[in-house]
Amino acid sequence: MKPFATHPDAIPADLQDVMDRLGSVAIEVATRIARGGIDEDLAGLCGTNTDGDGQKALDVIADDAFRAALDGSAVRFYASEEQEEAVTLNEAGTLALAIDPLDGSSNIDTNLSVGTIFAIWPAAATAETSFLRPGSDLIAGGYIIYGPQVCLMVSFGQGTQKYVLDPGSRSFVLVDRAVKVPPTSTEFAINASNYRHWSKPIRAYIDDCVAGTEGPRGRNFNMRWLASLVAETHRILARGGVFLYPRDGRKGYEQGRLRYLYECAPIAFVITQAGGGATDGENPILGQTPARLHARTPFIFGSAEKVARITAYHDLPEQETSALFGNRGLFRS
Ligand SMILES: O=P(O)(O)OC[C@H]1O[C@](O)(COP(=O)(O)O)[C@@H](O)[C@@H]1O
Ligand SMILES: [Mg+2]
Ligand SMILES: [Mg+2]
Repeated sequence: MKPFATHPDAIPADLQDVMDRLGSVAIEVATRIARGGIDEDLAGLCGTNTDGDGQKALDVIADDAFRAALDGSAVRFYASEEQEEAVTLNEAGTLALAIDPLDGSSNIDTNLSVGTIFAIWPAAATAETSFLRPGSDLIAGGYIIYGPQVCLMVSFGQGTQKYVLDPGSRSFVLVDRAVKVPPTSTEFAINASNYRHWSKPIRAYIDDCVAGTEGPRGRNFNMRWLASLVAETHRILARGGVFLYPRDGRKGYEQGRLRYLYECAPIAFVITQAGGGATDGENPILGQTPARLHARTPFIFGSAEKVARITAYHDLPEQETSALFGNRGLFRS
């Protein structure tokens, strides 16, 4: 059975085989997640990855499965969150694929949505020159969300497509060829437990949201935090809003938490192709070039108007971001 129902022209011909391989593994991973706890413990700790993050069994299972399935495909270089170095899969391949095999792994044991994020560039002469380049060179970026519904969201540079897994036929069905991020919303997502570590512009923006009708924004907002980037992205594609994982004052968080190659670049690609915005707070994510495979970047994305507003907070003079919200007049709306 093909993992994608037939939809002429939706997937570029030169990427069809790789997408089929990714889709097939995603269906297997989804099945395994659904059976978690019956004959295996998917949340069990089983090691540490290059960044010192604890690896769960499912992190390793997913990485092994995607890597094995892409062996012998057009993927020349494979870079994974779970591997220190990029792996050469096929010397004759024309593509470079970066992957977060299992995103949101702190949620595995809670039965909340987790996912897989992938990014595809044309392969260059070496793994380094293939991956250490701007996100704007991507030819495909997307994610699979393993939730109550399994969905695959992908852009090949001409809009963002949405596929839903039909559990009956075990194939992804295209339900929207041009997903759009709603232009605005009253929801923001940030891990507010880090408030004391944030920079002044981020504190000022969140202070003004939290102040609601009594603050300069003059309206109430709602907060969400799922600790699963794919699930936050999926909500924003459905309902709008903004996600922030800024840099902060903790050791190791000088560039935030999220990794450029296999988290921020592909999510920024999907979001901007759906009409949203994606920055590091000041500059577009897709214009950046990572310095190393596992480089991190502050990441802010969502409804374009909100992302632009957060950038504007970074341009405020120091006395404005230090002011109590009641005195911050510039952003009355
Ligand atoms: O626990 P924190 O600091 O709120 O971080 C949550 C973030 O970490 C992540 O789980 C990192 O991804 P991994 O699970 O792939 O390491 C994101 O999905 C999520 O946005
Ligand atoms: Mg991740
Ligand atoms: Mg991961």
